[in-house]
Amino acid sequence: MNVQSIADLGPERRRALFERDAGIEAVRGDVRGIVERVREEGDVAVREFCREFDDVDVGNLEITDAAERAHGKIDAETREAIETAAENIREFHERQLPEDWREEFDEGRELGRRFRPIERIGVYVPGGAAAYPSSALMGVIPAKVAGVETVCVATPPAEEINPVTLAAIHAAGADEVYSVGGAQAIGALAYGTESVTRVRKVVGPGNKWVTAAKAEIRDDCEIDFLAGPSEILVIADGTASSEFVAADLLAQAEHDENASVVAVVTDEEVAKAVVREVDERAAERDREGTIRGALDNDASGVFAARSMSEAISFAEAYAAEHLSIQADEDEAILSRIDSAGSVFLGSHTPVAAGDYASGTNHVLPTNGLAKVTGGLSVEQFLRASTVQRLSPEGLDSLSDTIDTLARAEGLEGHAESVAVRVSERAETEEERDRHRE
Ligand SMILES: NC(=O)c1ccc[n+]([C@@H]2O[C@H](COP(=O)([O-])OP(=O)(O)OC[C@H]3O[C@@H](n4cnc5c(N)ncnc54)[C@H](O)[C@@H]3O)[C@@H](O)[C@H]2O)c1
Ligand SMILES: N[C@H](CO)Cc1c[nH]c[nH+]1
Ligand SMILES: [Zn+2]
Repeated sequence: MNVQSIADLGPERRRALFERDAGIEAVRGDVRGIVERVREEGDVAVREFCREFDDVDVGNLEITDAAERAHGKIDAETREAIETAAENIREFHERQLPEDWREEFDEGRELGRRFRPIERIGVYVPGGAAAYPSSALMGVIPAKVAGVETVCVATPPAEEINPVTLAAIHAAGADEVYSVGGAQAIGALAYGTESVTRVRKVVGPGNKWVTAAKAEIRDDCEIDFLAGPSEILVIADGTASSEFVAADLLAQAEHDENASVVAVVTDEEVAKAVVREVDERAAERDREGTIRGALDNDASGVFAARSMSEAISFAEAYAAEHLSIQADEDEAILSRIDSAGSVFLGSHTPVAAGDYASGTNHVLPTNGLAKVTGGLSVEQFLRASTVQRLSPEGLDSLSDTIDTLARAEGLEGHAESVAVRVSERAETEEERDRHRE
């Protein structure tokens, strides 16, 4: 890794950074085949892909009881850590619950919104290169806070599935748990199989195969958004600790060789120190291979910015999953950035805090999707209906507007559905007046 100047970036490198896809497009064709076979052949295909990609002969696909048993067996310290994280996540997500409301806007024109949970949700909990009990908490807890009746979790099979993942799935409140991972899991949740009842919406993060599968099913089954291989962008100035910046880059790099990690630094010496620190520390890590893969990725790098404005423009164009600001005036910098999945301010706020325990959701948009969406939230599990009631006076006051617009659209029936009410009311009033005379 070297420090590169933003000013020197050519068009190809810019494309790799700002139109990154984490290898997802390249696997779309294979994933389409997997999803189609699961849709057509159900459990038979699921079992075959579990053998092919996870090297496991899965017996019962449903493992709900095993998750409950695992929760009883893990050590007390781990159970307590799950509980602490779960409480913080629950508390933060309860704040997001919207209330139904109705209000009279003008006399006789009452409008409102009501929120109802989606009935059946599928949560993908990853678990290939690493174990992800934290993703179980992040996916299931907001669904339960929203009031979803049935939350089904799918997580990759293994000779022995990580007991902490199973325990977290249970602790979070999942109702059904299935031992299937990758694209085949997404297909099974979206279309159903003999063992898995289809869900209305699939949420959760995953690697390039999982993410490509979510893109594949989205015409037939709702999804949250594409939450693929992890990303971080750190904005740092001369006050930043190169050790902290490097530690945050390495943390996200260890997820996946397709992860993207970027630092944009306004101080040349700090930038060089970050590169040195990353190189040295990477060599000490168990997951060095994965980390090096992520660092060498064309969407990763340490970049020198000539000014904070240049760093900010870069961050806005990059629209990272995680944005860490380790600089003086961090609030002022943040006020100039709109596109980021989750923001971490100050040198004592590592991204790992949000990954596990501070309470915000770590299921976040990648590949620039922070331009159009935020992360997983309670609202993602709700549908909002609008409600209205007009009084006769309320309808009267709107009737000319509706009539004009309906006739402009050539939709006479719409106009008549108003006119019939207005004229009936006028007739009733005339009648009443005649009786009075
Ligand atoms: N964006 C987010 O919100 C977020 C949050 C947490 C984790 N993540 C990401 O989730 C991912 C987790 O990845 P993981 O691999 O550890 O677990 P995973 O569960 O996402 O993927 C494992 C599955 O990949 C499938 N697979 C493996 N090789 C395959 C192949 N050659 N062809 C087809 N399918 C294959 C297997 O079926 C396996 O079950 C990482 O990329 C991590 O960065 C993202
Ligand atoms: N950084 C991941 C989101 O990109 C979330 C995670 C889970 N465990 C550790 N980290
Ligand atoms: Zn992480």
